[in-house]
Amino acid sequence: MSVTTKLPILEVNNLKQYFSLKKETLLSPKQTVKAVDDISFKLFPGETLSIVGESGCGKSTTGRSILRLDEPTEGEVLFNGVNMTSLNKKELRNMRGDIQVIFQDPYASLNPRQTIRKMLQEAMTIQKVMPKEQMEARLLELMSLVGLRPEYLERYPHEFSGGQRQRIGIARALCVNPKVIICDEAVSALDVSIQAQIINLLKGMQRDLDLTFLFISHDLSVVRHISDRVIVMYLGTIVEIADKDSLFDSPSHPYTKALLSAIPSIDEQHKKDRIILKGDVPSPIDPPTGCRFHTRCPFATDHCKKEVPALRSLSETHQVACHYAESLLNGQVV
Ligand SMILES: Nc1ncnc2c1ncn2[C@@H]1O[C@H](COP(=O)(O)OP(=O)(O)OP(=O)(O)O)[C@@H](O)[C@H]1O
Repeated sequence: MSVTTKLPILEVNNLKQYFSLKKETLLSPKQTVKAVDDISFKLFPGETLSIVGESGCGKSTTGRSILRLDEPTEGEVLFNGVNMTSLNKKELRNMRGDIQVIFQDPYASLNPRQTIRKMLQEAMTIQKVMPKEQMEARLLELMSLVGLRPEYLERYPHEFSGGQRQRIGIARALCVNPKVIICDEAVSALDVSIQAQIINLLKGMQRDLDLTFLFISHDLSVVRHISDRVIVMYLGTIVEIADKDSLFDSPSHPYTKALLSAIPSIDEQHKKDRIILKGDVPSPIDPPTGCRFHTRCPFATDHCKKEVPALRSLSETHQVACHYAESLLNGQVV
């Protein structure tokens, strides 16, 4: 799919999400977690854009900030050109119908005391999706869309398996006719075979209902399967954005290369090629200066310690934020 000819459905500009940990006193300075620190990207209609990166790099916070479940510290999120960050509560509630979220643990987000019917009816009523008389037909349609039997409408969440609960989570997201779905580790808790079923369900829905996905996952095998484009995050920043094939076939950022080399493989050569990064991910409370990855990067120079690398285009569909990658492109030594 060519994404460059379309206008974005969602645009994230210079988004920051800082969490204050404690009040400042004379003895203890205020601590701030820079969970997401100045990220920008575009999501185009009909695509699946994934966000990958190790635990704690800011993937979920990005999703939550887009939805304003956590109020962004700075930056803007445009949905079809409308700035969501400046909407009042009512306007935001109306727009939430357009952007839905599916979480990792569907059980935690389902009310254990509500039947599936009640839960879906309530969601449709809040968003004023349709008159009551039309709801019954829509409920049956939704159950069919997500591959569940109509009689399951009368059941409670605890009566379902993990995969079935995720189907219910998907039905709940779909019932308000969204345009964008943020899938936050939506298949991570499921067995591999059930994962495949849910991914196929999502792909089919995308095709049939013209949906756009922001797919948050730490699982690169799943991301490779489902994505059109991929964003790689490290310590609250974007280090690489590329179409799926470029990212997996010719990753440019040393961090992306290390991440990809860690995908389990039965290939002996691949096992030997594994790149082991030195040290741990630094704290987002006091992230490294310059390039945040420099403390673990095998190619880091003094320049990397001082200057934050900007995202530069390697091609129309591939951008990287790395002084070393840029120097290779320019045929220079940093
Ligand atoms: N409400 C909060 N208050 C303080 N710190 C937070 C809050 N939410 C997230 N963080 C911190 O922000 C950073 C990014 O967290 P986030 O959950 O977005 O990462 P992630 O990439 O989604 O990782 P995971 O897959 O483990 O959830 C982490 O250091 C996390 O501890």
